[in-house]
Order: sequence, then C-alpha cells, then structure tokens
Amino acid sequence: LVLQWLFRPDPLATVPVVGEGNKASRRKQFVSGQANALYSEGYKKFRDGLFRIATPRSTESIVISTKFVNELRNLPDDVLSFDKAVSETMQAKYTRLQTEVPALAHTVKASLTPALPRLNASVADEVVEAMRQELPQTSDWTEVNINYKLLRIVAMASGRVFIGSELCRDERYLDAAINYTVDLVAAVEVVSRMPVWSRPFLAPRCEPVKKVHARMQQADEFLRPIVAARRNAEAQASPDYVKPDDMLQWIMDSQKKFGEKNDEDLANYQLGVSFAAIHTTTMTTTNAIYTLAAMPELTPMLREDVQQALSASGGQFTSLAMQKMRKLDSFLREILRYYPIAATSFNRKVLKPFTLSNGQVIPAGVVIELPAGDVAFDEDLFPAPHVFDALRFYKMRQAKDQAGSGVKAAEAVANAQFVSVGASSLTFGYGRHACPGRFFAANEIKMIMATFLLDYEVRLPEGVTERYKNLEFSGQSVPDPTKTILIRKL
Ligand code: HEM
Repeated sequence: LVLQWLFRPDPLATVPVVGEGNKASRRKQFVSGQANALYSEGYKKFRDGLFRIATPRSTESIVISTKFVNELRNLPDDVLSFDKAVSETMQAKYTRLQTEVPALAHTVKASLTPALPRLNASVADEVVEAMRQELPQTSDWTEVNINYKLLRIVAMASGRVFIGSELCRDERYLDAAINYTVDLVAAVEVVSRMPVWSRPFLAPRCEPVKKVHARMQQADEFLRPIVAARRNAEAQASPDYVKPDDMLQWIMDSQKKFGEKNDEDLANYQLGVSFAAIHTTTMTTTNAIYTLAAMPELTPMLREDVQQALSASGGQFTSLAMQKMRKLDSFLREILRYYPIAATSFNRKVLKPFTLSNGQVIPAGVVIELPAGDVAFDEDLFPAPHVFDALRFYKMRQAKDQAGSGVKAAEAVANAQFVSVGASSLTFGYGRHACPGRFFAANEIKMIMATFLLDYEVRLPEGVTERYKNLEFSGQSVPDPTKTILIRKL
C-alpha cells in the first residue's frame, strides 16, 4: 500500500512549472519579489493551457487559461471553494480572518446594491465633507500624500453606509477600518515567509499576528455598546425610533436567515467589510489620481464629462448622472486594466477533483487561479496594450452603439464598463463570487473623482517627470503609498 501510494500517478505531472528548482526554492522566488514576473512568464509560454506556480500556500497553484472560464463558472462551491482559497491566502488559521460568512456577500448584494439610488445623496454628502476636511482648501499648490488622504475619505464615505452617519467620522472607527487591513496584510506577509512546517509554532507567537488579534478585540469593544444600544432601542419599540439604514443594521436584521450573531461576530463582519472595501477602493482611486497628475491633458476632457452629466441632474449624484459619466467610467476602467491590483483573480481551492474539457484532471487540494493581470495586457484582447488610453472603453462602447445588436457588440459592451466582469475583465473576480461591492465602489469612486475634477487641479511635484511606479510584491501591485502630489483648490 505504501509503495502504491508513493508511486501513485500524479495527475499534474504533465502540467508545466514556472520558476527554478524544487517547490521550496520556487516558493522563495515567489515571495522574494519575482511573483509577477513568474506569472507573466507562465502566461507567455502557456497562454491557452495551464501552468503550475509555487505560492506561499502549502499546496501549488494552477493558473488556468481564460479559455476555460465558462466551464469553471459552472462548478459548484463544493468543488471550487472561494472561502477556502481566501482562508489559505490570508493565513486565516493564524490571523483568525473569518472567511465563511455568507451573510456578508448576501447583505452587499441583497441590501446594499439595491439601496444605492436611495443612499447616493448621503454618500455624496459624506464624500464632499470628507474631502473638505482632508484636502487643502487653498489655491496655492500644496504637497499631499493623496493615498493617505484617500484612505480616510474612502473610510468615511463607506462608513456612512457601513456604520451610519454618527460613527463614520469617529477616529476609533476610522482607525479600525483603515488599520485592520494594514495589520492583517503585514501578518500575512510574515507568516507567508515562514517555512510551512514551522507556522503552527511560530505564527501564533509573532508580533504582527498578535497585533491583528488585539485589533479584533478593540473592534469588538468599540462595537459592543453600539449594538447593545440599537437592540435596546428596538426592544423598547418607541414610536420615535427610526431604525438606522446601514450595513450594521441590515446584518443585525438578517439574523433569522443566517442564524443568531453574537456581538463578536458583528464586529468581525465590520472588519471583514472594511477589509474588502476600503483599501481596494483607495488603491483604485490613488492609481487614478497618480495618473491624472502625470497626464494633466486628461483633466479638461474628464471635467467636461462630469459637468455635462451633473448639469442634467441639477448637480446631484444620482445613479443616472453617474451612468452618464461615460468618459470618466472609461478612464477608471482603463486604470483597472493598466494597473491590475493582483496578478490573478478567481482564486479557488479545489475540494473535489474535476476534468477540464481538454482532458486535464485537476485534483483536490490545489488552488486554481485566472491570469487577470496578464490578460489585461494581451494584445489580442486589447490593441496596443502598453498604451494608457483613457478613452479605450468609451470608444468600445460607442462602436457598440453604432454596431447595434449582435454577439460581438454585446461582448464589447459587457467588457467595457468599470463594473464589467468577464473573461477579459477579471479585476472583480468571476462567477458567483465576483465582487458584489463593485457597484458601490464604482459610485463612490466616481463621486470622489468628479468632486476632485471639479474642485481641484493636480500635478506631479517639481522634478518628478513620470507617473509613480506601482510597488509589486507576492503577485500584488499597489500604488506607492509614500509618494506625494501637488494639488490646489480652484
Ligand atoms: C475597486 C474596489 C474593489 C475591488 C477591486 C474588489 C475586488 C474583489 C475581488 C477580486 C473579489 C473576489 C472575487 C472572486 O474571486 O471571484 C471580491 C470579493 C468581495 N468583495 Fe470586493 N472589491 C472592491 C470593492 C468592494 C467593496 C466596496 C465591497 C463592499 C461594499 C466589496 C465586498 C466584497 C465581498 C463581500 C466579496 C466576497 C464575495 C463572496 O464572498 O462571494 N468589495 N472583491
């Protein structure tokens, strides 16, 4: 039996590998700065098939061509698990990130997205107020660390919807919403660098992991009295009590569907939604503003687009007005394409073996990924992919308008919007777990960008001649958070 087990056929034996040496040394290459280059090498060589890559996870990852997306999409959660993949990536065993929380995605889909037309005005108010508070109000050019400022602006505007107007500017909420993710990512980095066998001993004892646990405790202590007050007010059934219209309340109200939640769960959900929403939205907006600073010629065109859309709505950020900002939408979609925040998406842990249509068996235990970053630079999909073309997707949508109906036209438009999800638009993932918060993110980013375009001018500091390069590590690519730009109020 031992011999049989040792010599059992490996279904992945024919799948090519990227990187040099055995799994441990390939993992080392991955964590020491070569991850993005390894993914790109794999995509160039095996674009239409599959390749193996050693990541910090204990098992190898299989990167699969987007040719197979339709068959992958149809596989159920007990074959391909989103939660288990996130749990491995985020070292949840040690960081205690809760991943199996269907209530979160459900609340975003069922309560937040349909409420957007109702919530737009209050989110826009918060955006304007947060920008007034955080950005310089002078017509002199002033140097700002825009990434830091945007973190606070996004946390406040998102907080208005997540936790309500009274608390979204509370420094304790802002600290948790912003820094939980920072601490979590730092802990994940440290644990990922530990040899797999040593993690059970070393990880719980290392400072970054302890810091994440302490932060979870703080969030619980902050939220407990708020939840208790809401429960009390509801129990008293006073006719004057108006139930808050925010995510915390929607989750509290969904208890019947998802089972009783204790206060600690609710605090974890708040941290979970901040983790999913705040840094992703901030990175996208920072990428946009760094690009605007380096390409000032885009400002008048985008400003006019925003002015036209808002003049039709009397200056209000209605859903329709934001849909009309088609050039801004195209610019932001190009930002997602040109600055992919991760080399891959649709990371799924394989729980049961399955066979692809080319006959390749994918065994249980591995993680599969789709090559989101390299697809975005594939010249068969995007002509002149290394050119940043702010109107690339605007032109695509116009071409569709002219072409009328038809499969090709439908495909073009399906891939041409900021919120698009498709085989060539993988920033928000794919299939049933594709980001449910992208509609909220799109509105929030448009509100911030539109207000910025109308009220401010931006440029790179003296002596800086190129857009800041993004920082790449472990398959991620983030705008450099240490850089500054110059802005002035109009
Ligand atoms: C530009 C901003 C954002 C980006 C780039 C982004 C990206 C992603 C990605 C790549 C996934 C995984 C999808 C997959 O693997 O198929 C995801 C999932 C998720 N996102 Fe976002 N996201 C953003 C904003 C938000 C916001 C604002 C919220 C909340 C309001 C949110 C809530 C979620 C949730 C709850 C999930 C898990 C979905 C599930 O469990 O099925 N995201 N996001």
